[in-house]
Amino acid sequence: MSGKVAVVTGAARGLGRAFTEALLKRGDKVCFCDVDVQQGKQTENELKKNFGDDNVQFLPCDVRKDEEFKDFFNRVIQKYNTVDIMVNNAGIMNENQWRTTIDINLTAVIHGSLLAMNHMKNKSTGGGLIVNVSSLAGVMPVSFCPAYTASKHGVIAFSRSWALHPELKKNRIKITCLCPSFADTDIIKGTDDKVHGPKLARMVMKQYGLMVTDRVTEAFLRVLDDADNNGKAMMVTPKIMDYHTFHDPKL
Ligand SMILES: NC(=O)C1=CN([C@@H]2O[C@H](COP(=O)(O)OP(=O)(O)OC[C@H]3O[C@@H](n4cnc5c(N)ncnc54)[C@H](O)[C@@H]3O)[C@@H](O)[C@H]2O)C=CC1
Ligand SMILES: CCCCCC(=O)CC\C=C/C=C/C=C/[C@@H](O)[C@@H](O)CCCC(=O)O
Repeated sequence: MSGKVAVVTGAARGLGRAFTEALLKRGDKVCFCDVDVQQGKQTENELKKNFGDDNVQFLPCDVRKDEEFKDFFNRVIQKYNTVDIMVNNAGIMNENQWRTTIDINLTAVIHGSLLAMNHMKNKSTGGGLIVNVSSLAGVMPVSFCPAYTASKHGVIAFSRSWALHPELKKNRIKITCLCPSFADTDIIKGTDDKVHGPKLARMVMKQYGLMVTDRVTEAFLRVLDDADNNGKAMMVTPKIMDYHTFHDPKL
């Protein structure tokens, strides 16, 4: 039994919900948020039935809204006294709404990470883990969704940079990324109007194949259990489950 307190953003459905269930199965307590209040409440009811009323809590929050996000995070601390694991998962893919894509996929991930770091460095027990959900699109170019791809590269750059920082090391805070290829959730549905080149997108998705969410959860748990995960980016595809090798210039 793990017994940690975790926060997961955008967990009313999809990968966020799958990560929440995996954490609950390990014996963690989870507070999750989503902008979709109806789906969030329904998921909360289902999870409470399976894992107990006190172990899981849904709170509505749009991570784009700074005050709402701050308030959500503070309410988690009020309820559970601490946060040990922060999973910045909420994300969208819509090239027609590229500013919103950057706001949710990158700016809010930065905000969520900073909220978690500030709390984790001040708490008496010290330490914590931040898991930022990037994508395979965070380590390679994807021509049909450049803004989405930029947001996911940004998540990795931000996380790897903080991971090097002595202040995080001193406070035993680790920051790591998860980089899935296509998984069977709503984000990959109805994408024709949201990408540059729907035919190409469909072709690439077919070529890569679709993962079930369980496979992504397996990679998520592997990262959680790995003491040496700081500053790393775990790729998960139908064929690969391994850390990406970065070729940083040696000056
Ligand atoms: N499914 C896939 O193929 C892949 C997904 N990812 C990433 O995984 C993460 C989760 O996506 P999925 O579960 O696949 O998609 P999804 O669309 O099923 O779930 C995303 C969730 O985020 C919530 N959300 C969206 N905007 C929000 C906001 N402003 N504030 C709070 N919640 C918000 C949605 O309501 C939804 O519940 C995203 O960051 C996505 O980019 C990465 C690689 C592959
Ligand atoms: C519709 C995207 C929804 C978001 C889901 C993801 O984050 C998954 C992205 C994962 C992998 C994408 C890989 C794309 C690879 C291609 O760019 C590459 O195979 C080259 C194809 C040729 C071309 O783009 O010109």
